Amino acid sequence: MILVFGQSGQVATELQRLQPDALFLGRAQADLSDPDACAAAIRAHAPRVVINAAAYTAVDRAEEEDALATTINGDAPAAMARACAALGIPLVHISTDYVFDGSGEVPFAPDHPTEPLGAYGRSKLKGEQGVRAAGGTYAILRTSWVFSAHGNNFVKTMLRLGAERDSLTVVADQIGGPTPARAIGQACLTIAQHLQTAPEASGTYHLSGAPDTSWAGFARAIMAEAGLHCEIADIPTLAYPTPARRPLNSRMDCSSLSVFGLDRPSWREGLEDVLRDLKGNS
Ligand SMILES: NC(=O)C1=CN([C@@H]2O[C@H](COP(=O)(O)OP(=O)(O)OC[C@H]3O[C@@H](n4cnc5c(N)ncnc54)[C@H](OP(=O)(O)O)[C@@H]3O)[C@@H](O)[C@H]2O)C=CC1
Ligand SMILES: Cc1cn([C@H]2C[C@H](O)[C@@H](COP(=O)(O)OP(=O)(O)O[C@H]3O[C@@H](C)C(=O)[C@@H](O)[C@H]3O)O2)c(=O)[nH]c1=O
Ligand SMILES: [Mg+2]
Repeated sequence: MILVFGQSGQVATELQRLQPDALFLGRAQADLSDPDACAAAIRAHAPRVVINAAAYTAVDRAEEEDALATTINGDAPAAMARACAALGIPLVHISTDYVFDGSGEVPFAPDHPTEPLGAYGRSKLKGEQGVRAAGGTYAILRTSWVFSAHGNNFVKTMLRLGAERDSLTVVADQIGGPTPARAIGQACLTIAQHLQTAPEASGTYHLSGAPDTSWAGFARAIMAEAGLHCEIADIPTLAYPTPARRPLNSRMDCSSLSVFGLDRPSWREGLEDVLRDLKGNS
């Protein structure tokens, strides 16, 4: 049995579509603000593999809730990893481009030094360190700019604003890869399968949608694909002040994913799928 932490999130929802017979623990079954309870849940269910798709993802709010974000994103994954190591089962854990400082224009390799700019990135980095330190079989899968038909994400924000407004200003100097949640779910399952027979593949991997673009470029593609007539004007990050600093360079080198036979997904195809999903539901 596959045990998944997360139920209502973007990646967890896609995992439920892909693998309905997995066991999904929502907040009511396992609250990540109680790391010991997460470890106990793993011991109680004795799965063959664990995927952690739950996290504190409110980037700006994390600046004010640093301690809670650190428990959920840092301490809970560490406790999960120790429980998995003790049982000899693999853990697939999802992390983020926000562990990097965003300098330069070269895609970050998985072993590039980390230096988060904000509380969310620091909390996720602590989780990565805890997972590695547990000494078990694991994959840390860093992804970026996740979107889907469910939950809160940039695509849904743009569709809402695009229907209300004739024009929007969007930052054009943050560059990265928008990633369909479904592709992340698929990758988690492939990696989980692989680690059960090849624990030597343990390590840190990158998965982001291709090609790299800016948030403004992504916004224009969303408007065009949805048939919304909303002009997108490029602005610099400086003109869009937020509580948390965000990396300018979120490009990630995903080449080592080939170990699992995986490649960067197309965000355009993912966007078409999501718009189709949303239409079907309305
Ligand atoms: N969203 C993004 O753009 C990116 C996300 N990531 C990472 O990808 C992973 C999946 O993210 P995504 O699917 O977008 O997340 P979402 O923001 O869509 O969902 C987060 C999930 O975590 C759950 N959760 C939050 N706090 C707790 C808690 N205390 N106890 C139990 N569950 C909790 C939420 O449950 P509830 O609904 O009950 O609040 C929700 O199901 C995370 O590790 C995230 O850090 C990486 C890069 C980009
Ligand atoms: C709504 C809006 C946003 N923006 C900017 C703000 C920000 O720089 C960018 C994206 O906005 P978001 O609020 O979606 O960004 P954010 O919540 O920071 O997204 C991040 O979430 C976490 C969980 C991650 O791990 C990251 O990979 C990344 O996806 O767009 C505009 O410029 N104009 C707008 O009208
Ligand atoms: Mg957000």
